[in-house]
Amino acid sequence: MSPGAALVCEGVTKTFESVQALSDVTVTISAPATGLLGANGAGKSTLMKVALGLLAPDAGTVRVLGIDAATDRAAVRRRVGYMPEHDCLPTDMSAQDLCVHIAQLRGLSRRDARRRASEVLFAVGLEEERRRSIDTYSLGMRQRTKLAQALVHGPDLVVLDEPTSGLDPAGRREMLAIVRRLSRELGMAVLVSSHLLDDVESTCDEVVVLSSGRLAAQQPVESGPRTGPVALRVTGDVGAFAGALNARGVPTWPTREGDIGITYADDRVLALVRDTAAELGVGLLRLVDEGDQLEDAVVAAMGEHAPAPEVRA
Ligand SMILES: Nc1ncnc2c1ncn2[C@@H]1O[C@H](COP(=O)(O)OP(=O)(O)OP(=O)(O)O)[C@@H](O)[C@H]1O
Repeated sequence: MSPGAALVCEGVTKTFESVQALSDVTVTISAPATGLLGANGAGKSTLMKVALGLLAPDAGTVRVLGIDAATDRAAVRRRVGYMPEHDCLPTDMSAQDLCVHIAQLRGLSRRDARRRASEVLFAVGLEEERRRSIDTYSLGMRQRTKLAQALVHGPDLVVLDEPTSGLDPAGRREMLAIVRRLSRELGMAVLVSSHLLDDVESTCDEVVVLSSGRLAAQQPVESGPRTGPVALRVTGDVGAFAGALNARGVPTWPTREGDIGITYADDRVLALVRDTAAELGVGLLRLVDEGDQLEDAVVAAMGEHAPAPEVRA
């Protein structure tokens, strides 16, 4: 096994009745933060559940932090935190009580559990509301509660299944910022699934792409400076914004998707874009590197949004 690998899968196959959810997946995940990317039904949740020992594979082996997930689930629970995709929270408890309860289940004393619960709920931005019943929470607050319970016992690896699912743009940004901090500031290994490359690029060091249950690509996320053609998507008066950029010496052109194309030569251009947007009250929604090799590779690997293949008629 690779030293320090968060997850090592060899030949992992999982079939549900007539659907082959995972087909002979062999992959080693050892980056500080890894994004598991794939279309709906590509097998992301199934791979995570197999890694956590929640589902037994039909074939193949899985080691998570060096632990055999199939035979030592208690050790996996102690060292790994899991944020499931779907709502699974008890509605008649507060986030504080839930986190204390879960921390105790994972081996912490009551005193440590209460201290950790307060810390993680503060870290995810639920300090004020932590004593309220979960049934009064918004979707964003529920997502943050799910994240807090995954972190409360201080895991070495945290597995997050679609943490931005259903969130509005502000909630999504906040969630991504928290996810980024887990690996970059708190030193936890992170495995996060998404069907959005933007989410993975902004939080991860590596991307693993699943397509129809198969490993389709594994690529580093480059964080170096970008140059070349870039597409901007903005709110407000797009024409006035493009005109103002032109007047400041930044040539623009309309892209096929209706965005504003510019050439990004250096940070001066980005500063001009930012200042111009602020002056005109225009919101910057998206800045996409048009020559993005990662995006090209991921789009090619994801292929058609094909569902998992049927194995029986
Ligand atoms: N318990 C189950 N019973 C039957 N089929 C299942 C079960 N769990 C998953 N599947 C099927 O296995 C395939 C992979 O599902 P999985 O949930 O792993 O995909 P995913 O990439 O996480 O998708 P999504 O982004 O929609 O959550 C899908 O076709 C799904 O319908």
